[in-house]
Amino acid sequence: MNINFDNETILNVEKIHGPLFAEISSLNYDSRRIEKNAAFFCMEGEQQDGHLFIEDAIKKGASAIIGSNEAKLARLAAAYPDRTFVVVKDTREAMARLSILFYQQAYKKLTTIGVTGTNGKTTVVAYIYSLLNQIGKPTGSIGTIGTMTSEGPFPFQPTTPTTPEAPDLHYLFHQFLQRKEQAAAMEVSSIAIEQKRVEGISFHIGVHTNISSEHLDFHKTFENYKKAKLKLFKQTEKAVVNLDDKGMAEDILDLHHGPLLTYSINGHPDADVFASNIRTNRKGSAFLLSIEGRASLVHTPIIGHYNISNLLAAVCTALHTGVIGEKILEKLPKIKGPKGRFQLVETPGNSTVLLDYAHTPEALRKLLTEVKKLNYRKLILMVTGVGIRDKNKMAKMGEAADGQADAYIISVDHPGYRKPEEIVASVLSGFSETNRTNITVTHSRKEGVIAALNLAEKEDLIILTGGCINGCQIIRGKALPHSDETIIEHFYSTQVNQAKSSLKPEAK
Ligand SMILES: CC(=O)N[C@H]1[C@@H](OP(=O)(O)OP(=O)(O)OC[C@H]2O[C@@H](n3ccc(=O)[nH]c3=O)[C@H](O)[C@@H]2O)O[C@H](CO)[C@@H](O)[C@@H]1O[C@H](C)C(=O)N[C@@H](C)C(=O)N[C@H](CCC(=O)O)C(=O)O
Ligand SMILES: Nc1ncnc2c1ncn2[C@@H]1O[C@H](COP(=O)(O)OP(=O)(O)OP(=O)(O)O)[C@@H](O)[C@H]1O
Repeated sequence: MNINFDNETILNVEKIHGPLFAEISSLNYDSRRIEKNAAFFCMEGEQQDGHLFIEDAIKKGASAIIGSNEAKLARLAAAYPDRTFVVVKDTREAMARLSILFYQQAYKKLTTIGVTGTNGKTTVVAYIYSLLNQIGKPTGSIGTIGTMTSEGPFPFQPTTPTTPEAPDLHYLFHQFLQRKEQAAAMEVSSIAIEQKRVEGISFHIGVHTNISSEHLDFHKTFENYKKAKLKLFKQTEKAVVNLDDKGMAEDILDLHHGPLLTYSINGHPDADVFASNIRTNRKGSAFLLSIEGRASLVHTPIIGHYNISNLLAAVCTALHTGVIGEKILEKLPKIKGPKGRFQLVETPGNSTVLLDYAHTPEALRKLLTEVKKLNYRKLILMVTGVGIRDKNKMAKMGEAADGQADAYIISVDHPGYRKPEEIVASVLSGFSETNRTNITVTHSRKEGVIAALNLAEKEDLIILTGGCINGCQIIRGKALPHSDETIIEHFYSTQVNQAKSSLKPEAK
C-alpha cells in the first residue's frame, strides 16, 4: 500500500522528514521481525526504547519509521534520506490508527465483540464462540488460549498473553474476513486498553464480567484499573452488563447510553436475562433460564455457578446479535468451554485432576466454593505464585487457599527472573501457619504437579491452579514448553510400566 503520510490526519502527524509517500507492505513494532518495506513503530517499553532500533529496522528494509523522539528521527533522516520519518505525538495511537487503515477497516465488516473483566474473559469468549458458531454465524476468537477461526485453531504466534498489539489484531481481523467469518469475539485486557491496542475500534458489543483487584503493578491503583476497563464501554455500541458485580456494573450503566442487556445469577430484580435454581455436579449443570420474561429448564455440560454467570454473558451477546431466545436454548446443551478452566481429568489411579486457570484470589475463592459441591475423599490443592506479574497478589492467593484443603502443594508458575524460593515464600506468607505437615513446597510447576499426583489416592480430587499461558513456562525471558496434561499422562504411564516390570519373573 502506498501511503501519503501528509494526508493521514488520523495519525496526528507532527512532522515528516524525507519522502512524504512510502510503500508499506507490513507493520511492526519490533526491529527483529521487520520485513522489506515495513513501517517500524518506535515504542518506549519497560526495558528498552524502540528508537534505539531504528537503524536495525532500516537495515532490514523498513521504508517508514514512526516515533515520537523528534531529535532522533531528524538526525537519522539526514543519514537515510530515502526513508520516511514520521514524528507523532503518540506512537501507540498512530500504530493503532495506521493498522486500521492498512487492513482496510476489516473489523467494521465483522460483528466485533470485546469482553472485559478481571475473571472470566477467556471463558465468556469461548462460550460466545461456541454459541454463535453452532447457531450458524461463523465466528473467530482471540484471547489467552490463542486465535480460533470458526474451523478451529488458527496458526498465529502470539506476542502478548491476551490482547494482541494493534498490527497483530487488525491482521487477525483481516484474516477472519478472508475466511468468511461474520463475527470476532475477543478478550480486551485493561493493559491493552491503556496501551491503545484497541484504539479506534468501535465494538458492536462490549461485554462485562466482573472486577476485583489485579494488574496493580501496571495500573498502580484500583481506580486506574477500573477506569481503563470502563473505557471499553465508551467505544461500544451495545453493552452486556453483569448486575451481580458490585465493582463496576453501576459505572457502566452510568456511562453507556446505547442498547443494553443485563444478567444475573443472584436474583437481581432488574436483570434482562437471569438464571435460578442452579444445580451443578461433575457432569454439568441444570438451571432455569429466564429470557424476555420466559423461563426454560436448561441442561448444560458447564460446571459451577460462576460459569453459569459467564454463560449468561454469552446468551446476552447472542441476543444482541439478533438471535432469538429459542434458538439459543436449543444450543446450550452442546456449549463448549475453554481448556484449562474447570477441566476434569479422570486418572488411571481413580482420582480426579481438576485443571483451572484460577490465578487471582477471587477466582481461587470462587473455584473452591464450587469444588466443595462435588464428591471426593481428600482435596489436594496446588497453589502457585508467579514471578512475571503482580507480585502483591501472591500472599492473597495463600490467604484464599488457607484452611480449604486437606493437603497443599505450594509451587511456582512462570518465575521469570525471580527466585522460585522468594515466590513460594510470598504465597506462604498468606497462610496462618506455614510449618504444617500438610504443606509441600516445590520450586517448579512440573515438580508441583508430580508432588500432587504422588499424594493422591483413590477418589481424591487434585486441583492444579494457574498455569496455562500459551502452553509454556516463562523462565528467565524464555518460553519453555510445558503441559500439565503431558506430565499427568507420563506420571501414570511410568507407574503402569513400573508395576508391569515388578510382575515379570526375574531372569535366572
Ligand atoms: C509489560 C509490557 O507491557 N510489555 C510490552 C512491551 O514490552 P517491553 O516493555 O518489555 O518492551 P522492551 O523490551 O522494553 O522494548 C521496547 C520496544 O522495543 C522493541 N525492540 C526491542 C528490542 C529489539 O531488539 N528491537 C526492538 O524493536 C520492542 O519490540 C518494543 O516494541 O511492549 C511490547 C510491544 O512493544 C509488548 O508486546 C509487551 O507485552 C508483553 C508481551 C506482556 O507480557 N505484556 C503483558 C503485561 C500484557 O499486556 N498483558 C495483558 C493482560 C494479560 C491478562 O489477561 O492477565 C495482555 O493483554 O496480554
Ligand atoms: N465469572 C467469574 N467469576 C469469578 N471467577 C471466575 C469467573 N470466570 C472464571 N473464573 C475463574 O477465573 C479463572 C480464569 O478464567 P478465565 O481464563 O476465563 O479468565 P480471564 O479473565 O480470561 O483471565 P486471564 O485474562 O488472566 O486469562 C477460571 O479458571 C476460574 O477459576
